Amino acid sequence: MLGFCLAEPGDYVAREGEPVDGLYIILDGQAEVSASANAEEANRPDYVLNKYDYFGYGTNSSDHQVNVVALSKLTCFILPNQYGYLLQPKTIWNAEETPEHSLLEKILHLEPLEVDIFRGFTLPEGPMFRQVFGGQLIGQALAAASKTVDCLKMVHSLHAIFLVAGDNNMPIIYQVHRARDGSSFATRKVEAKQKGLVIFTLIASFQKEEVGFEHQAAIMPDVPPPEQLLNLEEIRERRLTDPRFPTQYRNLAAKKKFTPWPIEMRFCEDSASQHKPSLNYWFRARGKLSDDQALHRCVVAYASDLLYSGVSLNPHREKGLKTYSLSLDHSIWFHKPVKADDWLLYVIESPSAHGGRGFVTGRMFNRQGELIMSLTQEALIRREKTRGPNPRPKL
Ligand SMILES: CCCCC/C=C\C/C=C\C/C=C\C/C=C\CCCC(=O)SCCNC(=O)CCNC(=O)[C@H](O)C(C)(C)COP(=O)(O)OP(=O)(O)OC[C@H]1O[C@@H](n2cnc3c(N)ncnc32)[C@H](O)[C@@H]1OP(=O)(O)O
Repeated sequence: MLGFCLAEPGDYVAREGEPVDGLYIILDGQAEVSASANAEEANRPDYVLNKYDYFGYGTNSSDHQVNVVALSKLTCFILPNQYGYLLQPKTIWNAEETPEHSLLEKILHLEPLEVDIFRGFTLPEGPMFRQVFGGQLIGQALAAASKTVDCLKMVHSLHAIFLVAGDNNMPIIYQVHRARDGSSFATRKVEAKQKGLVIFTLIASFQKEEVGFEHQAAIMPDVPPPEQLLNLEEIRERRLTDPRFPTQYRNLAAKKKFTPWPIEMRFCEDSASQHKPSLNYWFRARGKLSDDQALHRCVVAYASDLLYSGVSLNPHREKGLKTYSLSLDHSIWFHKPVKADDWLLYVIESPSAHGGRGFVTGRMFNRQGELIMSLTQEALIRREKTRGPNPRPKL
């Protein structure tokens, strides 16, 4: 049976250690989540739940991990555990194993561990670099933040800093701090941790839909449509068979393990323009994405770090150059709703490289020429250091 819970100020609505009997949604009033008394939890701040916040069902634990105490007269709607399946719609982050579903939903899937704490993984099927891919940290952290925000509010900006290179072989814990819940805006801070160390932080701001002033000064460059262009895999295939490349290079490239990225990209310029500090390409998610704007924003956030800061290295590319490059920070402004499984044009420019840092700006347009997002990033860009034990090349 569905039910309601009415509580007076000071009443316990949930007690730590008691079984979770359902999902509680606050319809009226305020409640406080109080930190448990045990040592490990003692440093967690208390926080306040407001109208439409919820607790209970949905965490991995069958017992409440915290106390929830009414701060005012409180009315909660209770959805008992047996109706929990109603909360598992064919939507964001349910990682359904259906073949037509995009791998990206699986990559962005997070396990809820506790209130506002989630666990994410680096999947072997996804793109792998020597450290956890920056876009994965941004996408998963944004997914964690989005799960704690009233679903009427959508992310409109995020700012991320990469502190420490993440380990691909270890889960990542995302802890969300509810910085503010206003009536129009909400702010979340997310810390991503491995081995107890903060490796990444994100601040994201969410806003309820609003009607206001409108203009767009940015004009989409005149580029060929994606249907006329080659994707990354086709470019690679061509390079493997192009007789203009040395046989040794082609054999080496063919032996390299190659996993197609979950993002399809089509480049608007040919390799002759690779020295320009700019790049235009179309991209879209591979496979079907659930119809959930929050998911689509996480997917483009993920994709936005794949081929981005490398553009600041373009003017410096030369034969034999080995580079060491890492995203340092990343900001995104979402201007309009985005459809990540439809083509978006990523227009990237690098106005400056200086002091070991490359700066890039990005704009994303939909096929109708609407400016959907603006982005900036700074990355560490260095020549790769020769490692001690590695023999230096003999001339
Ligand atoms: C036609 C058009 C075609 C277009 C192109 C087509 C195809 C392209 C195909 C493929 C492209 C492929 C890949 C691109 C895709 C994706 C890019 C993804 C980007 C990322 O996903 S990026 C991950 C996120 N971002 C982070 O994860 C940063 C976390 N943050 C930190 O990591 C620290 O915050 C740091 C390091 C910034 C400051 O830390 P710090 O203050 O301690 O800095 P420090 O300088 O001391 O370096 C410390 C240690 O870094 C190593 N190190 C430094 N410099 C080095 C060098 N030059 N060579 C070798 N190793 C070096 C050494 O290990 C050194 O340690 P040691 O000195 O002891 O050796």
